[in-house]
Amino acid sequence: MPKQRGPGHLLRVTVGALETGAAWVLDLRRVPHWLIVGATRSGKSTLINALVAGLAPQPVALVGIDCKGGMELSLYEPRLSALATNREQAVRLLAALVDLTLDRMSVCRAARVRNIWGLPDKERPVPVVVIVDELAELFLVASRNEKDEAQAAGTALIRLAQLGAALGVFLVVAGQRVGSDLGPGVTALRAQLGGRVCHRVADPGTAEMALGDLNPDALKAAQAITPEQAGTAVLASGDGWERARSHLITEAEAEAVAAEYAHLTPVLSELHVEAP
Ligand SMILES: Nc1ncnc2c1ncn2[C@@H]1O[C@H](COP(=O)(O)OP(=O)(O)OP(=O)(O)O)[C@@H](O)[C@H]1O
Repeated sequence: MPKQRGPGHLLRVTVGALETGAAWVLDLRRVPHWLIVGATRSGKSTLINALVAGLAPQPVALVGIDCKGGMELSLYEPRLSALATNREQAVRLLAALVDLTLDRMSVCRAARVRNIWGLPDKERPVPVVVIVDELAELFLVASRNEKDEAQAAGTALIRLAQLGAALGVFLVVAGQRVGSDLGPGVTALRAQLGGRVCHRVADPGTAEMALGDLNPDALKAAQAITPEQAGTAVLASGDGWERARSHLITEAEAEAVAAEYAHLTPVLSELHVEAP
């Protein structure tokens, strides 16, 4: 894996190769928020592994929201500044992230700058990358109480996406099935996640959600990805679309990198929400 050090590379990770052979660089400063979709065994976790492995050596905070009991993201726990493993924790963590973002807004306003990059180096708060694995676990509801939680989570995510880019809070939201059945909040959130990565998906609704609003050709290309092409994805943003394949970074490799850089984990005490 190429090394990515130095300030010029902050929040940029080479996660794979484009079909053209060029590097596939995920640059959060250019496109701050991402929606990553893919059926089971399509390569979603591998892409998140590549992203975490590339961000772990950088001076950034990583925050995990994994309501499948932490099955996916707890691997990286030593390098995470916070991890929520159920919906109740997720709602509180997201609320804390919104508060952190609003605090940063006050700091920027007081300093009369438009974003955290305008602050002097010593005063600039650490960038926070929030990784949400399995959006459906956050949004699917069975009871009234869950409905309130899902709504709160959705509202907080949209708020973070709206405010976060300028204030150094970035969202990477992954899901297997991201369809309109998850509720109206999903379409509103999708609109805020400008970067899209669509692996092979099991249902047309998910590809449509990821790419349908951007480009019909991208949608067709994503629907043509076969199960043998794990790791292959169509990526799209306002700039256009391309086919790419992630580097194969195993869970074990990503876990090892997270442990190696555990000492770089920023302490964000405001995100230490009580476990229920
Ligand atoms: N970029 C890649 N290059 C080569 N093989 C890959 C790549 N990405 C994934 N694979 C293969 O596909 C398998 C499944 O990938 P991965 O675990 O990332 O899928 P997933 O979409 O996260 O599935 P799940 O939702 O079940 O966790 C990997 O174990 C690996 O063998």
